[in-house]
Amino acid sequence: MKVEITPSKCSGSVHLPPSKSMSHRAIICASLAKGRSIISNVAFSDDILVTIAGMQQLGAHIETKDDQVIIDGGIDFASFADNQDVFCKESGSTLRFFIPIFSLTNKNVSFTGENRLLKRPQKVYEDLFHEKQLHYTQDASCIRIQGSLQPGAYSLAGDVSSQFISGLLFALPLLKQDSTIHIQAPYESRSYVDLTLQMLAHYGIDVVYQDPYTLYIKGNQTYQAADYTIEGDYSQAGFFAVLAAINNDLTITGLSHDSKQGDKQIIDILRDFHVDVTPIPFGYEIKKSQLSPATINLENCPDLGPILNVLQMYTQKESTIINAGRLRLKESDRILAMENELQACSVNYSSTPDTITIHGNPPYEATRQLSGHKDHRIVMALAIAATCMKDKVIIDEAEYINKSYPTFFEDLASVGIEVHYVK
Ligand SMILES: O=C(O)C1=C[C@@H](OP(=O)(O)O)[C@@H](O)[C@H](O)C1
Ligand SMILES: C=C(OP(=O)(O)O)C(=O)O
Repeated sequence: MKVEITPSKCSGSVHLPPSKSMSHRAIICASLAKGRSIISNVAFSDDILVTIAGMQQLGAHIETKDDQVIIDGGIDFASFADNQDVFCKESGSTLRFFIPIFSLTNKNVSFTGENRLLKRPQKVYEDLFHEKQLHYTQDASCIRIQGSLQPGAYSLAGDVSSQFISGLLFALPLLKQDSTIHIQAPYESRSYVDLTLQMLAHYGIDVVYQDPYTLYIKGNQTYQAADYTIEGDYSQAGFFAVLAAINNDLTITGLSHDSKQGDKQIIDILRDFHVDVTPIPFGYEIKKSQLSPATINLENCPDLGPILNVLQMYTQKESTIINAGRLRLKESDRILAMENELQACSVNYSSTPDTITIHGNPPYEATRQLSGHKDHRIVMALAIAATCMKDKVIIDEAEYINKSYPTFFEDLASVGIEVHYVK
């Protein structure tokens, strides 16, 4: 699918979709809890659909009704049939959360996916499984495991993906004895581990930090069924917040001011760039502002990377993002993807393995067509950048928004941006 964006002014208000990260976690915890849990305010993006399907395959009874997921959970791991394939599409969270959980079946399980999923780093689990003498092999099309994780001391790298830590945290409380997870510094995306701890606590699971790099997980715990309403998604808020800052005033709603989402940092980053942001109940009013450059630390908010490049390019003078290296390990190499597309629009963009520097000098003359690099966050970031260019821009592979935000273009059109689907 191709989408054409005509430069146009936004106005009004947009209600953000529910958090994808919180939805994955709530669906998994409720599935592991015996009894009925109702998760409300869920959006059925591709990633969430594969997490639901996987937990059904594991034995949870799950139905969906409007924006609710009704889960009759409690898993009998022993009754899982041997030699099943679990399809994770392109969701890194699903794959990395599932591997430790499905290991508890003690059966041969294969995990498959699409596009770049199996090319993203999985070696942390491979090493860990081998260290514990469990079967783990990977080829181009699947990861195969066999053997249950055992309680004990785990130590893993903190700068590849926090999803490995979260995955272990879902499974280890179900083992007979206590465990610890030591995270080797630097510990990035810690904010996402905090989201996992928040959801585990809601479902009756106790995990504590022994020290800033060591998590202590009591064994023999049981997940308790509980209802949960998913709060709005600050990663997706980033796109509309930056749109407001560069294009025209907008109100964004559906967000919790008390959120633990790391991407809530978008609010502080905008203020660092001198954007006028006013909190209102469940949201913010954001005004188009004279932008001023600042340094951005992406350590706890990697998913904001591509849209922050758009903020940088519309800021006169130079700004730098640091701790950006993990952007290269996502659905695309997000630094390379943005570098290619923005340079094609004459943006002065340079990068190192771990940093991005942009010297903004708007307005920009876009090339006619930009590539979405099969990556939802690249498609959405380019669409926002295109709203303030001199000419119309076509973005290809736009259907990849379905990974996290299927209604993105409808929401963009609802605030006045001219969006056309091109055959
Ligand atoms: O746990 C999560 O929900 C996520 C963790 C982050 O990944 P890393 O920990 O690999 O940075 C983030 O990029 C991803 O979109 C969602
Ligand atoms: C990287 C992302 O998700 P995941 O790691 O779950 O594929 C994302 O949503 O940008």
